[in-house]
Amino acid sequence: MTESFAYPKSVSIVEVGPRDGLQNESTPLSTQDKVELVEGLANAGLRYVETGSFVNPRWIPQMADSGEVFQRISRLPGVTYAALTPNMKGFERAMKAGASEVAVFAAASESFSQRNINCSISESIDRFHPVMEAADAAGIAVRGYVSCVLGCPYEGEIQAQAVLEVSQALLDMGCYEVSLGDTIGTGTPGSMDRLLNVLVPELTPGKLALHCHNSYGQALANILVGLQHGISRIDSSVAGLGGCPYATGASGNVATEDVVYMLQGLDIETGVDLDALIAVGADCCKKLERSTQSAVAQARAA
Ligand SMILES: CC(C)(COP(=O)([O-])OP(=O)([O-])OC[C@H]1O[C@@H](n2cnc3c(N)ncnc32)[C@H](O)[C@@H]1OP(=O)([O-])[O-])[C@@H](O)C(=O)NCCC(=O)NCCSC(=O)C[C@@](C)(O)CC(=O)[O-]
Repeated sequence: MTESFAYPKSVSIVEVGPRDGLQNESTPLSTQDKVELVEGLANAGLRYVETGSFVNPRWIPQMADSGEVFQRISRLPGVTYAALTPNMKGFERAMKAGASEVAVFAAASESFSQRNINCSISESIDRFHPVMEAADAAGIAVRGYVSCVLGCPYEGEIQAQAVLEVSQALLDMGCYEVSLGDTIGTGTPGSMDRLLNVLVPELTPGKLALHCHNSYGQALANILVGLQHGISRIDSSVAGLGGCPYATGASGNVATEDVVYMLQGLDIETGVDLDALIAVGADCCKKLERSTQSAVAQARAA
C-alpha cells in the first residue's frame, strides 16, 4: 500500500453496460431498448457511455446493431459515446455511425489475445497502428484496454511486467489512457496493490483506469486500492450486467450503482444521480428478464 494518499475529489465513471454488459447477455435486447438504456444512463449523469462495439458480428452477435444504436440515440452535450474498434474495419464502421471516441483492446496474456481477437499480442499492436493514425487524422481520442491484468482463464497468473509492457505500448502509440481489465475478477486488494506498485510509478495514475469484473466479489475493494494509488477513472456496468464471452464463468463488471454509492460515502463527486441510475438498471433488468447484480439496487428495492 502507498504510505500516504489522498482520495481524488472526483471520479469519472466509464459506463460500459451497453457494451461490455450486453455483449454477454443471453437474452437479446432490442435496438430500441439499447437506445433507451444509453439515453437513460446519460440522463442519470454518466458522462462517458460505451455505447457499442464494431467487431465481427459472427463473433459477438449481441453487438451487430451497434451502428443503428449510435445513429438513433439522442445525444446530450458533454457526453462521450464510445465504441470498441479492434481494427480498421471496426474504426471505419464506428466513424460512419458517429462514435465520439473509440477504444482498442489488447491483453496481457497471449492465450486470451488469440481467443478474443484471433492474433498474438504483438500482432494486435500492429493492427492498432493504422487505427491510431486514422483516429489522429480525424481528431478522435483513443482509449486502450488491457485484459487479464490479474489473471487469465487459460494461463492463470499474469506477471505485472507483461501488463506494464502492453500498457506502455498502448500509451506510446497514442492511447490517452489504459483501462486495466481484471477480466475474470480473480484479483484481490493484495494482487491489485502489487500490480499498481509496478504500474503507477512508470505510467502515472492519470493514465490508468480500472475495469474490475466482480466474479469473486472483490471489485469494490480492488477499486478502493486503485483510488488509494491516485486512479480516478473507473469502469463499471449498470446493474452489473454481462461477463466476458471468452472467459467462461466471469461475471459482469462491478455494478455502477455500487461504485457510485461507495464513492458518495467517501465524499467523492461523480455527477451521477443514484436514484435515477437505479431506475435505469431496474428497467434494463426487467427487459432482460434477469435480476440486478447491484447490492445497492437490491437493498433499495427491499
Ligand atoms: C478482432 C476480429 C475482428 C478479428 O477476426 P479475424 O477473423 O482474425 O479477422 P479477419 O481480418 O481475418 O477477417 C475475418 C472476417 O471478419 C470480418 N471482420 C474483421 N473485422 C471486422 C470488424 N471490425 N467488423 C465487422 N467484420 C469484421 C472480415 O470482413 C472478414 O469477413 P468475411 O470476409 O469472412 O465475411 C475478431 O476476432 C472479433 O471480432 N473478435 C471479437 C472480440 C470481442 O469483441 N471480444 C469482446 C470484447 S473485449 C472484452 O470484452 C474485454 C474488455 C475490453 O471488456 C476488458 C476486460 O474486461 O478485460
